[in-house]
Amino acid sequence: MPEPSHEPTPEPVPLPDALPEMARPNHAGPLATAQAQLAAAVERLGYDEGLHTMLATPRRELHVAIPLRRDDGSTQVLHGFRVQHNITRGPGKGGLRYHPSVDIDEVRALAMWMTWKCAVVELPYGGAKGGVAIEPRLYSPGELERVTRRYTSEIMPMIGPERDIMAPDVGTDAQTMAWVMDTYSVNQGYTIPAVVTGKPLEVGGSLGRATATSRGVVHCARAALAESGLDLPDVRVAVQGFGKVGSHAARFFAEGGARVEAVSDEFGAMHRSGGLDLPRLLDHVRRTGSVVDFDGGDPLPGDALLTLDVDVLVPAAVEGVLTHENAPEVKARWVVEGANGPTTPRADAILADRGVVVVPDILANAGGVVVSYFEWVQAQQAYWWTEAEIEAKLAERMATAYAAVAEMARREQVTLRDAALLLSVQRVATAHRTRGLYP
Ligand SMILES: NC(=O)c1ccc[n+]([C@@H]2O[C@H](COP(=O)([O-])OP(=O)(O)OC[C@H]3O[C@@H](n4cnc5c(N)ncnc54)[C@H](O)[C@@H]3O)[C@@H](O)[C@H]2O)c1
Repeated sequence: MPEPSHEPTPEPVPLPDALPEMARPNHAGPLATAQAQLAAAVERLGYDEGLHTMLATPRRELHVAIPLRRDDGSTQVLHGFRVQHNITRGPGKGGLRYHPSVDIDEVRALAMWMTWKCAVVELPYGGAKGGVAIEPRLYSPGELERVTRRYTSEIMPMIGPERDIMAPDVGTDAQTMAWVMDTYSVNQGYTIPAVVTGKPLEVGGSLGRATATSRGVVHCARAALAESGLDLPDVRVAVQGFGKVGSHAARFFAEGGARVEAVSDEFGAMHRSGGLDLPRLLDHVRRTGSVVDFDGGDPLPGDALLTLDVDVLVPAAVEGVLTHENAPEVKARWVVEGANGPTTPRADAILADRGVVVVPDILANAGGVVVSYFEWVQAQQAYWWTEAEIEAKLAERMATAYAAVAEMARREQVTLRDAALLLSVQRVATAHRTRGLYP
């Protein structure tokens, strides 16, 4: 995965003097971006320094050492983190990331973004995130199971279906969640599926979870297009990233009648005017592991996909791909962020100036956490819904959230990103004020 590109916001609002050490970014990176975004929202909302500091400071965090017995008999000590940024609206909710770049600042930023994401789609959750600094591809399944179980056991006091609920993220998957669920359950003495979401169906996962983020992306694209009187059959689409989010999103766009003219993965990109044949492409990727060498299109060089002449661009790969360097060349009129943080703050300002509508990550890719919430509700009730019920409820949630954000954008004359942040910060601040301060 390439190093994410983080640039300073165009005119950062100063952080409060009273901000404690645990909320101060140690380096330029995601936490600096997250704090700058919050500061700008707080300034617009006119909140005082005390409330700003509360919103900016993680509620709880844990740094744990994870001694691992390697398959060769040696011992290695890994480092893991769990941060609950905010638990005012409900239990913490957020993924578990296994990646070498994981550090406490990254986890703090991702936890804060989860707070805003859950608030924007009105889930009864706060925001949390976990991570282990590890390159999972260099470890055997047995080693990854031992890391996961020891990490879970170390952070056990913090998690639980009413406290903090984990989900897969970069480098983890449904199997990882099954290990977390099992470790937690064995220690409590009974089976507790609701401690994690994104788990396999056979241990209490939800139908529709695997495709939920992609469906949410397409619902948001549809809602954005509808504001200009357009629908999917009117547009050409390019999707960067052909993994869990991008591949299903491309399929749903095509099924809805859009022409998906380009897709890419880390190995290359394929293009076809008039639209790629998605079922054949998906079959090719299943067989070969990549979109490269697909015989139904032509290869595209480098990052040309991002500046292709299409109507809708869906970055669904990694952070920081739309920068001040390529933003002036983007030809799409809509950017729908499947990935987290694909647009740098400077690129965002350029796209806004050029009239490109950016549907921000905390709204556009929230479908995953919405169906995670449905999974948690089903597990708590021990009663599982049909796929059709889940899809209908997801569509309704996404439409409501999009409408609320668009309304805020119109009222405040700001971008959808600023509006999504204003709306979610306001919801969390209102919850703080309504609950009051104990003691
Ligand atoms: N999976 C979810 O439910 C979910 C939910 C919300 C947000 N996200 C975000 O969506 C993004 C993608 O997640 P995912 O779960 O699909 O991951 P994934 O690992 O399944 O897929 C990532 C894809 O991006 C490709 N890729 C990597 N670097 C690339 C590059 N430089 N250019 C083009 N393609 C590249 C990979 O080859 C792969 O096809 C991440 O930012 C993630 O945080 C995922």
